[in-house]
Amino acid sequence: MRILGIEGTAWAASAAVFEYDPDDPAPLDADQPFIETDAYQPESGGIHPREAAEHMGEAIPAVVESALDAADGPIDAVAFSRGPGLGPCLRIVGTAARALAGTLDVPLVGVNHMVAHLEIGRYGSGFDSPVCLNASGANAHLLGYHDGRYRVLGETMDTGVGNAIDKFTRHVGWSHPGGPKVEEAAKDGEYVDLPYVVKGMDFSFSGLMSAAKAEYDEGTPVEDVCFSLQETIFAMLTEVAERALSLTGSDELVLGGGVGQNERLREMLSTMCADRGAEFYAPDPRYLRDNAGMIAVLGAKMLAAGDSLTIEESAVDPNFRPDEVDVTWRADEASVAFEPMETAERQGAEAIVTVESVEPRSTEARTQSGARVIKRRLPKAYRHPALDERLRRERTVAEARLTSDARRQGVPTPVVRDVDVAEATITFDRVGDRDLGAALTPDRARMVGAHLARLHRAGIVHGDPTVRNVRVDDRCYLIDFGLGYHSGHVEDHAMDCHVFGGSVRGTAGDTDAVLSAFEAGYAEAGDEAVLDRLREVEGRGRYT
Ligand SMILES: C[C@@H](O)[C@H](NC(=O)OP(=O)(O)OC[C@H]1O[C@@H](n2cnc3c(N)ncnc32)[C@H](O)[C@@H]1O)C(=O)O
Ligand SMILES: Nc1ncnc2c1ncn2[C@@H]1O[C@H](COP(=O)(O)OP(=O)(O)OP(=O)(O)O)[C@@H](O)[C@H]1O
Ligand SMILES: [Fe+2]
Repeated sequence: MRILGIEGTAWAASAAVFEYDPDDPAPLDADQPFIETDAYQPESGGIHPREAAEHMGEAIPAVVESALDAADGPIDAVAFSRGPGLGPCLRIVGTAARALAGTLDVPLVGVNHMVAHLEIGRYGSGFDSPVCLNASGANAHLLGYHDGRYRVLGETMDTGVGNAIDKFTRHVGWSHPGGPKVEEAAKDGEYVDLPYVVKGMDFSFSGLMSAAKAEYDEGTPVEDVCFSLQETIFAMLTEVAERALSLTGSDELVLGGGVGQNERLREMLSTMCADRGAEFYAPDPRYLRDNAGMIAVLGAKMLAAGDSLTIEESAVDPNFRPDEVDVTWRADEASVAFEPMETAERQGAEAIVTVESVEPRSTEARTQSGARVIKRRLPKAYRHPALDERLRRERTVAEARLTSDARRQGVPTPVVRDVDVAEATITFDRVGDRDLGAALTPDRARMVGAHLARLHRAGIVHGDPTVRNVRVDDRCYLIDFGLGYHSGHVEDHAMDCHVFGGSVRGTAGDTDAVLSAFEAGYAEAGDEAVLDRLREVEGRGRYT
């Protein structure tokens, strides 16, 4: 089959033709798919939606014509980006796609742009069920296929990653887009500390960007700010990608989105994957930045699965989220998630955890399960040494302190036997016989809800309460408090609940029963306002 793809969500007026044989998928190369793009370049400032839409109106007919000229025969379907993106741009492109499908008398296929960013990487890599990091202008997500959908394992809590960088370059007076200019300037920069914010697998850029602007205003050389911005932002993205690999047990990562063209980001991801024995694939830059090739490739898979739209169904959606897409072109059983195994040595996202048995004769050291675990936060080669030192030290201190604080509040946690801050090493009693991820039931989820509520009432935030950070036997023990802190804010408490929910949706079955039990457990012991805020956090339109 031969698919025409059209893209025009923001800056790229682009058309492509892709020849697809489901039984013999062709590799991506320089001329397959054929892509023609006409980029919108704002005269000043960032992207103006109305100007960008005018650009689409002018440029789309010409790029479509080039694509049709390059096609080797008749077109079987027209695929277009239905969203997310700028409303005025989407409407112009939607109208063009409908008209063209009508004229050619072929089906119309509506593609989610963010799912296209990840599927092009999956197609190019040949990986079956990877974790996907989408690092684009208006978005930043971690996605994994589970239970028939691409689940959002983590995402930005405020702006997209490219937009955050572009706002900084606007502040210093550089033209759009800022990403490549920051990359260039960073080559001569030195490191200064900037705020680093990850919450489970979610992350936030707003505090970091304000601090970067303030550094610049106070006279820190712009190269140093650019260097440190890259080191900080990309370390955050690499860390959450590693957390997603650890949570799901996957050993495949693909990159998507325009910021993925950045060499330093690719280097960090590739180092992280190599160090944990995972495979990493980043598509060629022509498939990372917005392009119609990725729309045509996913459009072809959708068409092969019989997934097309009537004109009435084909309205565009500026807030189209990737987890709203009904994934028709993949088997329902496929999943990014693997059942965790009990081994003597565990590689988490941050640390190596080894189980040690304790001499039964030493009564003082004897514990219920007769074993200890040693958790070592080894240096991460992907991140700047100064940042690495700081994170390992801060988290070791926080983890030791909060694990004990939580137990004093009556929440089951392992006893801390020894802490070596210089070596970023903690020795705990071994607790539980499995991870919650291997034994998740509504009853256990209810216990976790009650434990979190109790923590929150005492002003403690866990920071990363996933199904891998709870150990179970007949009790549920919370572990891994390294991202924890003290706070009485409803928002921080709601984020903890959100992190738990995301880890369940991304890896478990029977999620509705599990999550309502979790909330019931929380409601019994905690503040209802937190669950109301959770609703708000989950419904929030994040992308500005
Ligand atoms: C919804 C859609 O319109 C939107 N598209 C989009 O953001 O364009 P994309 O091509 O994926 O990414 C553009 C961003 O990518 C950044 N960028 C480009 N080259 C870069 C580089 N070398 N380093 C860092 N950022 C870079 C730009 O600064 C800009 O913010 C999206 O995918 O979120
Ligand atoms: N006290 C403990 N008792 C028993 N098992 C433990 C204990 N601490 C850690 N583990 C095991 O080791 C795994 C990794 O530990 P932990 O989550 O603390 O490391 P991490 O590197 O911070 O992991 P991640 O960030 O991926 O959650 C846990 O999922 C659990 O299976
Ligand atoms: Fe994009």
